[in-house]
Amino acid sequence: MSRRSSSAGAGVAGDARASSEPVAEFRGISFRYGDGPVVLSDVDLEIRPGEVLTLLGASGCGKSTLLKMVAGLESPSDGTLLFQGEPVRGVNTRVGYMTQDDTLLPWRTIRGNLALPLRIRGVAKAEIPGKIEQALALVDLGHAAGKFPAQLSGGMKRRALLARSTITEPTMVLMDEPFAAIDADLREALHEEVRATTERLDQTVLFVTHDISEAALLSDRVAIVGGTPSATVREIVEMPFGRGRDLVALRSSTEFFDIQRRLREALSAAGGERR
Ligand SMILES: Nc1ncnc2c1ncn2[C@@H]1O[C@H](COP(=O)(O)OP(=O)(O)OP(=O)(O)O)[C@@H](O)[C@H]1O
Repeated sequence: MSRRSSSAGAGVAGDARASSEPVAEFRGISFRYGDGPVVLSDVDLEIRPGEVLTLLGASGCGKSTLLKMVAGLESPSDGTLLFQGEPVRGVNTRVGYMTQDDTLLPWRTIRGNLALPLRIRGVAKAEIPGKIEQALALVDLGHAAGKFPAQLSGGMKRRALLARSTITEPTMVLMDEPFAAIDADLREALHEEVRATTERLDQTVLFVTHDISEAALLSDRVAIVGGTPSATVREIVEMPFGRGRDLVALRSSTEFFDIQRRLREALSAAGGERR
């Protein structure tokens, strides 16, 4: 699969690696929706530059809520959430967001869809075509620039969404179960795409899933979220696979089997479904 050279992402890589300060930091965070029950309590977590950190936990434990706080769409009820050392106030424009929903605008071509976030951020008109070309090349979609979303397969749409969430070179990409609605074969291919793309860009990623194998394959570290009556980060497990990992070989390796068992045990110790 053709990809752009790693030097093309050097600006991001430089930013991400220049500092070892956490990109985001949850300090003693608690959260409840309105007058509802406390969903999350005493969450302490750092997301380091250039890492893929996955929140792994049972359905309803509060993973998406943690992402929404980083995006500035929800505010902590208690505690402090820092992004690049500053408290998050209002919508965080330094993040890209990718969910399982198809949020491509159907009346715009893929090129038009990718231009939108650049225009919103005031990128000079002359720079936009080059940035789009680069972002599409990275996910091997250069040939689809002029197509409309309806003309793309499910996997191509996912890749277009991946390109859109990284095109503005956000400080962090938030991915909320981006492949949950995708069939297994395609999901495997997209895992490779995500890992390769984020490594090339040295992109910091906060990923959410309840799929143990997905967490093991994609992550540098996995934060186990769970507990009752309110959830917290119970444990952080380092993935031993490093950069440039071969996901195909990994899937059939003993190490992969072992780390999945480790995650399963950690998840089970954190408690099962909350609802
Ligand atoms: N807007 C809302 N108002 C009230 N309660 C909410 C709201 N959004 C989520 N909740 C509740 O907060 C809790 C945490 O939800 P959240 O979506 O963060 O969990 P999750 O771990 O991401 O779940 P899933 O894996 O099923 O997506 C759940 O009990 C959910 O029902």
